[in-house]
Amino acid sequence: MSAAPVSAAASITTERRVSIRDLRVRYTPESPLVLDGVDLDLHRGEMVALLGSSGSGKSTLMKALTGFAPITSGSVRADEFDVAHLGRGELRQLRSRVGQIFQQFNLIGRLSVLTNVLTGSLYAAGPVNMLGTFRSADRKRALELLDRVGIAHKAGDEARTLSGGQQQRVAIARALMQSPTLILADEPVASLDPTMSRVVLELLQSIARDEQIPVLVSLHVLPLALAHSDRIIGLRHGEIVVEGTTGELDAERLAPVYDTRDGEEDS
Ligand SMILES: Nc1ncnc2c1ncn2[C@@H]1O[C@H](COP(=O)(O)OP(=O)(O)OP(=O)(O)O)[C@@H](O)[C@H]1O
Repeated sequence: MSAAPVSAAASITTERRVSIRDLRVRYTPESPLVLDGVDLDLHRGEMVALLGSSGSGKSTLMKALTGFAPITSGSVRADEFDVAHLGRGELRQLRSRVGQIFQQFNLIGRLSVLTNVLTGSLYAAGPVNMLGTFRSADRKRALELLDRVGIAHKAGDEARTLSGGQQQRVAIARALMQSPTLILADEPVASLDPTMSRVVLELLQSIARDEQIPVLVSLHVLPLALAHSDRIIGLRHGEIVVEGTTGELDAERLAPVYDTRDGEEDS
């Protein structure tokens, strides 16, 4: 996708990695629209926070980017892929380039931290390597990434013995092992205490800058979004109701995202 850098100081460029236009999603023909006319661009180097009440469509928006949610109408471009029209091979290729971080970390608990990180390389390597051993270059890279996220000293430990914050950093190292062109983090700090939440979000923001990729992160805690993202998107009933840079927004301007005056049960 296109264009030249505008903000070298902030390391955020105008180069789009994701472009969503008039996206509508419904899961079944009978069910209501979960996303209703969403337009969104994500640029290299930026961390974008997705806010919205439970059920507003945050996870669905992320799933639409990797072909896990049905695109009822509109267009979704991620990297060079037109997500609505991908064959199985292209879909696999797209998913191999998208690092995904989840609330529950999704590590294999009885395997070592290092092996968990190495599994990130399997996506790209395909079925042959899945059966074989990891290359020494991959092991070296996995150790470097563990060092980067601050837990190289845990490389040999079983993943299940780590704290939540440490496990999430393993998951981030695993995502980096994919050399991702985009990271999607779906409520990555919902299970973490406030201090560890900040550590993880700072890490994700630095990755966006250093790797020059977009990071889209869904959050439930407004102050965390304001403190640790470059831009905020507010979803309500499947529509973007607020959008702006963190410098432009505050709690009052973001109120429409959580407005319950129409009687909705928001969380
Ligand atoms: N696979 C599915 N099939 C049918 N409906 C679904 C499916 N996944 C999600 N939905 C519905 O889509 C709506 C949006 O769900 P989604 O998980 O995207 O919201 P969310 O904003 O991520 O919520 P939360 O903050 O609770 O995770 C909900 O009404 C949900 O029930």
